[in-house]
Amino acid sequence: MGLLDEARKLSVYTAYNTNVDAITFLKGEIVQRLIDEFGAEAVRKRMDDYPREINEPLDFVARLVHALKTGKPMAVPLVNEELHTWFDSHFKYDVERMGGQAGIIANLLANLDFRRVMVYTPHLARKQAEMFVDRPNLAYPVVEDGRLTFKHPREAYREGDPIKVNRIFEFRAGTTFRLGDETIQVPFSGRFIVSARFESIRIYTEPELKRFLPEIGLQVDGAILSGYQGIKLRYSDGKDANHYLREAKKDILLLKRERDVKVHLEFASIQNRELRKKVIYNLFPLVDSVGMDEAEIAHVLNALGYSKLSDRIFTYNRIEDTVLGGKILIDEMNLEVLQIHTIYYIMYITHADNPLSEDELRSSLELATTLAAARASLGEIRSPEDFKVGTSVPYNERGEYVKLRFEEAKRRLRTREYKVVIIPTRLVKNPVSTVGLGDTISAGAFTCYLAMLRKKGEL
Ligand SMILES: Nc1ncnc2c1ncn2[C@@H]1O[C@H](COP(=O)(O)OP(=O)(O)O)[C@@H](O)[C@H]1O
Ligand SMILES: O=P(O)(O)OC[C@H]1O[C@](O)(CO)[C@@H](O)[C@@H]1O
Ligand SMILES: [Mg+2]
Repeated sequence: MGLLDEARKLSVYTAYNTNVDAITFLKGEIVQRLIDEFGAEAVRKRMDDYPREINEPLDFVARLVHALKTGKPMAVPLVNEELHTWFDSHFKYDVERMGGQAGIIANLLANLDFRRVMVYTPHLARKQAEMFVDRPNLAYPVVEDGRLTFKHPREAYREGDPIKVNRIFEFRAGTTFRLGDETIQVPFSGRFIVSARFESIRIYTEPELKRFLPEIGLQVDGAILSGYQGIKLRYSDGKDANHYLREAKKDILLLKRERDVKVHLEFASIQNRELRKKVIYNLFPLVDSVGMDEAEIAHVLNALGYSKLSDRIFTYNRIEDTVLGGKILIDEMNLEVLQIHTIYYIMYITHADNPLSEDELRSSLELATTLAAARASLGEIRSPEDFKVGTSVPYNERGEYVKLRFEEAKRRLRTREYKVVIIPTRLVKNPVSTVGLGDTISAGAFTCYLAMLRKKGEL
């Protein structure tokens, strides 16, 4: 509890993405019905085509079945707005909740009683605003009469702002269905995200607010930014990804202008390789810390040209490969810290001159997985006390194996120029849901990292 108490003294800014997550819990029969509707052959053929966007229902079914077969956390953009009707006719969504890294992290940190949580999202419809928790430490920046003020997000909504609904399909290990003559059993629990990507949703800071970013930077101890995966290569009004990424770079520099506030970027799946490359090359060099999952590090390495290593990580998720990939990424992008969360383990890698010791880095990961375990058990973390629930969740059954493999990897790879720590995850057998657990891990790890830096006078 000690470390969390330290972290709670911090103030954090988070932007940009929020949405409504409409969650469906998949059962074998639901998947079977979908496959039968389109025919196993057609689904298989489309799986081979591997569509990177969802334009029609079969694209969705193919990518969903692929995700279920591998058990990997994946997200695919939905670009055809009309498909919402098809989704509505095929699935009942009984759970609707806050989605998007910025929204999830804001609610989490506010509920954990952080000193101050400032959240900014460019689209704040009333329904979206009401998904923020009712906490006095949660604030949304508003410019009034040329001055920066703060309101609770519920008081800051704008009538007429667009609302973004993502469809989340939660799947569980063991779920079984047939694809023609093949029986598929889902190997790991996780989520498949259908991310709405429409023209009206843009990732940016409104011009009036932008000039106050240095002031916001002065008021916080750290910033957690995400949502860049929502940028589109081109828009019908002539704007493009280069435009939005240039603005995104300015935002980071403005936040850091008056004080070198530490910035964490939470990475998320970007199907389009060109866009993925742009986000990596434009933004990674400007931030201090990056977090991502195993599918994402594989995709990032692929975009950087390491396709064999990428394939190995995606297929086998071996520790040695992840450490190697982490070394490459932290060197090429000159990151201060890189955090990778996977189903069985979480890793932190820094350069050897990082002010924190390996034990300290490890303790921030311990806290992170405990927070995630608490959220997986409860569905939501509503107060600092909920953290305790996570402490009674055991480490996953491969915990000892993870440690062994990590020691082996350290012996084989040159790691002297780095600090590398790995911990096994605390894995909840029957999670209420899994979407957002990675965001929980990253928010926990990064804020503890900041808290320890601060204690050492390094912040
Ligand atoms: N049942 C579970 N109990 C505890 N932690 C889990 C469970 N399932 C997944 N996790 C953790 O959550 C992480 C998911 O992160 P990620 O794929 O980034 O999800 P999201 O982007 O939806 O937050 C996994 O890497 C794992 O560490
Ligand atoms: O890429 P998008 O559409 O912003 O969505 C991000 C998705 O990732 C999550 O934030 C989980 O990490 C979901 O809540 C959300 O649906
Ligand atoms: Mg994630």
